[in-house]
Amino acid sequence: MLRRNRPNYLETLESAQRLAFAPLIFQAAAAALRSGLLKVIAENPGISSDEAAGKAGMTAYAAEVVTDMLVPAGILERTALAQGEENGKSGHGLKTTPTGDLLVYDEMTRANFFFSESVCYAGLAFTREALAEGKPAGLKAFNPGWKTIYPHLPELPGEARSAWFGFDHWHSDQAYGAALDILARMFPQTSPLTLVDIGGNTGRFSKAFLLRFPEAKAVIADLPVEVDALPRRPELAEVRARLSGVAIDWLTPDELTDRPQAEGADLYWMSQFLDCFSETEAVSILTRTRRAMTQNSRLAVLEPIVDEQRHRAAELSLAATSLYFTVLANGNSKFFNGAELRRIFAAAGFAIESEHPDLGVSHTLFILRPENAF
Ligand SMILES: C[S@@+](CC[C@H](N)C(=O)[O-])C[C@H]1O[C@@H](n2cnc3c(N)ncnc32)[C@H](O)[C@@H]1O
Repeated sequence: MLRRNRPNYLETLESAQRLAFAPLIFQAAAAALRSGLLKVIAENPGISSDEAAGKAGMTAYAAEVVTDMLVPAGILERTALAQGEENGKSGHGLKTTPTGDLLVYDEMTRANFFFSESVCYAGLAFTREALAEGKPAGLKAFNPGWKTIYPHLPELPGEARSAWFGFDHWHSDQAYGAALDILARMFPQTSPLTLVDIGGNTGRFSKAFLLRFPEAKAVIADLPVEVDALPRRPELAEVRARLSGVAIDWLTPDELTDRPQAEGADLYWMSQFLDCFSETEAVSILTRTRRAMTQNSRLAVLEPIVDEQRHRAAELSLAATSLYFTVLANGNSKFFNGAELRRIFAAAGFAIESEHPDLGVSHTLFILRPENAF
């Protein structure tokens, strides 16, 4: 029931309007970022809207309509005019708030923002359809024929492609260093290990692994489109001699065990991978992986756990990314909560050997041992 005499009613009313107009605020911020207007203001506190418009190559009208939105949105603040700008002018200057500064200077905020803008925004108009049908209905904003986003990552339009990889890489990169330190405590650095990097994508983790373990080899198991592109990636040149690929689509009945080069490895690795699948699919993938393992093999799973975060900002980012999975990626997955993921491991016949929470911003590393008979 609506009660106007509640404490802080006006603040509550403002926060509800912030939500009601969220897409408009978001697009104003996107325009200010993409045009460089926000950076101009961040670098010149107290600048007038007109002068900022000139420096960012916008009309005075465009800058005014955008900055008028960003002030009540908490991204800009009005100030006295900067020195040198007062001559004969009345009015106010502009400066960025701490939130505005994060948008301009903070890598994580920018990776998240541009992902929302370029990958998610248009497709989110189909959220209700995606929720009702369990299909990524928002993909039709890119191409009505796409069934999931993964085989089409290389075909995304330029800004969306760099935003997708920027987002994925920023979040996984933060945790890779800490995860490699843990692996280095498990395996001597000089051992001739074999790694199977499941969902290895562009080879970023495999490369870091091979540089840390100079005697190791790595096999990337991913969709054909990713595996086929590996030989053309110049950034992998340094480790190419020790890196190979194996194409697999886990949503077909294929077994990893059909691929001898992926069998009996020392270490299997899944980073930000199981969250691309429903619980049933994840159990099936893990069970098939277990069958390719020996009793001495280990599986390392790196995942952000939605209900085990230290910070509200991380929980919010993960919950939002789950909605991306629903509307744009596959229609049926989300970041798992801790109980779900541990249940999935057990159902697939794995025992948890160790858990390492709080790696990077929001990840947990699980080291798993195959438990069931071979
Ligand atoms: C979110 S990315 C994770 C990339 C990387 N492991 C990381 O940590 O950043 C998920 C990866 O799973 C792969 N993938 C998605 N669906 C797949 C499927 N059905 N079969 C095989 N690989 C799949 C994608 O191609 C992509 O490389």
